[in-house]
Amino acid sequence: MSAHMLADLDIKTLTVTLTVVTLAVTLLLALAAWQAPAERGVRQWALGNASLMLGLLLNINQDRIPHGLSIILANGLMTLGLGLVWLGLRQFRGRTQPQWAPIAVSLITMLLLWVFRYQIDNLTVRYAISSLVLGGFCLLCATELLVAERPPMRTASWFSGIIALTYGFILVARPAASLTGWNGPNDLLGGPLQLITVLGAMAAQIGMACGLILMTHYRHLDSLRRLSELDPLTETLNRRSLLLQAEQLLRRMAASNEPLTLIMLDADHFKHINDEFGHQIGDEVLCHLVNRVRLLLRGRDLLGRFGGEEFIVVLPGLDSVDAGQVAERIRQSICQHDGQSLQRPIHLSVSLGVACSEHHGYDFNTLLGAADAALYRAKALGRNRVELAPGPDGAPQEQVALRLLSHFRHNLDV
Ligand SMILES: Nc1nc2c(ncn2[C@@H]2O[C@H](COP(=O)(O)OP(=O)(O)OP(=O)(O)O)[C@@H](O)[C@H]2O)c(=O)[nH]1
Repeated sequence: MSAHMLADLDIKTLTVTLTVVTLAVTLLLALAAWQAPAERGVRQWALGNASLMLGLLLNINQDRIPHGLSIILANGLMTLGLGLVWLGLRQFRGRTQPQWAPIAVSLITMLLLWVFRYQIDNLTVRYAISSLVLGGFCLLCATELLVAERPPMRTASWFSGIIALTYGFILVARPAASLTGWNGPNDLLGGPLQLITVLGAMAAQIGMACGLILMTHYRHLDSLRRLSELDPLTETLNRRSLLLQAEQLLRRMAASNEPLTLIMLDADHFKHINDEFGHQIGDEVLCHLVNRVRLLLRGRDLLGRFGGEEFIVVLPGLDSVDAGQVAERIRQSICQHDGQSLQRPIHLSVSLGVACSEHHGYDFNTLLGAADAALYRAKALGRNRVELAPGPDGAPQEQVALRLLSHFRHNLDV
């Protein structure tokens, strides 16, 4: 946009357009809040924009209504509006919300504006106060948005964050720019600075609202993904997504000719735990078990709930010897930490069956069958032990060693 075109734009019309844009954004956010009442933060965003819009409406009527309303109350409402947007962002992230902060800042702003209108009438100071307070809230919003996130949430959050940062910077720099004479001979409420502020506010309103709506959209997508992929109690993969992800992994490992091991893990005498302590404690024990297993896994390993108290671990890149050691570590870790994170200590042990691609190939069901047979043997041999599924040529050396080791540990632990 050339300087001539900028000069042709009329501030009043632009401010009315900005008010209409803010009304549209308010309705959009109110609709989003109404449709997803459980979504954190969206209600504050809608309320914040409503407050901003009221402030703008009062502000554009400076020659028709008293300054107490068109300057003081108007700026108070705009400050409260941006403060509510900031609170909404904090709520969206599940952070504490100092509810009093926007109200307090808004009241202090109104008090200062009252002093510099009715006690000492000074437009420059009023201009600086409102610019710094509104700019400050924009920058606070930017700090809530420009945070580490996983894509695609990061795209939406950073998009809004960059807009909030840019507009916050424009507002904060506004008083300094006007003092250095950058605004030309115009008074503070005219000239290119004011045009940039109003045009910037319009772009910021539209951009921020799109970003915020995208953020709620990605949050919904993520909850849907979690609902469809994870077991609701333990938050491990459910059976369907475990199968899908394991098959992908198996294909990759087969293509690169790397080993992969599947471990089937089952809690011992879990029925006793339920019978003795109740189903709710039984649930806690299952979560405790999963937490202990998770501590021993790497980022690309898979952990899924196969059913009831039975879990599956998939370890890409590990052969039977290494995976046998991981299984043994899992067994020890669960056996040695009798529910320290539980309300009362409950002795828990697990049995594990291990099947590796080097003996059973890269078919998920074949590996599963072999691990299941090994688990069955571990149960039959006294529980709280690791059993390695033998290869086609019978029991390999390492299985004998593992069995002896597991026997030894079993005698010590149980
Ligand atoms: N609390 C709780 N219990 C569950 C859940 N899913 C399955 N169970 C219980 O787990 C128990 C499994 O019992 P069994 O199959 O007899 O196995 P076990 O008692 O662990 O005996 P072994 O496996 O032979 O050592 C049953 O009592 C199920 O009700 C769950 O999500 N929460």
